[in-house]
Amino acid sequence: MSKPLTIAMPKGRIYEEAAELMKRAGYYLAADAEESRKLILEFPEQNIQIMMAKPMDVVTYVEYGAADIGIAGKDVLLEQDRDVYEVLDLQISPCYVAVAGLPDKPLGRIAPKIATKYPKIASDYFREQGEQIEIIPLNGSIELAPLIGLADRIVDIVSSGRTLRENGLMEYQKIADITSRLIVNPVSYRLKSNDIDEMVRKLSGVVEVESS
Ligand SMILES: Nc1ncnc2c1ncn2[C@@H]1O[C@H](COP(=O)(O)OP(=O)(O)OP(=O)(O)O)[C@@H](O)[C@H]1O
Ligand SMILES: O=P(O)(O)OC[C@H]1O[C@H](OP(=O)(O)OP(=O)(O)O)[C@H](O)[C@@H]1O
Repeated sequence: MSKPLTIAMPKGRIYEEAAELMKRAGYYLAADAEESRKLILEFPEQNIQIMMAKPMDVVTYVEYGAADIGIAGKDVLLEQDRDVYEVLDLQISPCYVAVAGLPDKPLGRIAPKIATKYPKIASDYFREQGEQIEIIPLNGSIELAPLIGLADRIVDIVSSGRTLRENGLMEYQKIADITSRLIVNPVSYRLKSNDIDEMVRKLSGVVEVESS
């Protein structure tokens, strides 16, 4: 038998949807894997091994070839700009990245402060707008920053809009629509092309049906 396909799966909010999509494509990868503390799960009957990774780290596992394939949000791919192939838009976990802040507050000062866990996306966006900014790097609860005067704007994920609403913030600009993507290590794509092509074909079929 050929070597197993290794898949870096994102723990957290994407996992269930990703596992469900895989299941519909014919790959049964334990929808309840998150309940266990095991980080590597083997599915020998399908010749697949999955590793449970932090969503932001999936690209690293795939770039270094520790995993052949991974599932990552487009936000992570835009932020990290790594050497992996993005082969399929899985159209799951939709959300978008936006600029937000306190209502009706123009960006007056020179180099306004932008709080974010996406420094590259934020810098690229404001550079394109011709605005010089200062990045305030944060890891979570980004919406706190404008409320307490730490930042003039945030660049963060919006999904339902509830977090902005409940904190009295408004959206100023949408930067990019986000869904999760299937990514592949370039060397794996050559060495395991049959297995990978088959998975991409099956997943594409499911995605097409879902979106029609
Ligand atoms: N409302 C949302 N907030 C954040 N990410 C979302 C949202 N909806 C979909 N996503 C997708 O989920 C991914 C993040 O998943 P998750 O929140 O589980 O990871 P995380 O940010 O590492 O979690 P943690 O809050 O534990 O640090 C993002 O990369 C994005 O593509
Ligand atoms: O538009 P909504 O549906 O409210 O979702 C958006 C919120 O969800 C995410 O935060 P998360 O729950 O990951 O917590 P965090 O602030 O600790 O990152 C994101 O950073 C926003 O704060």
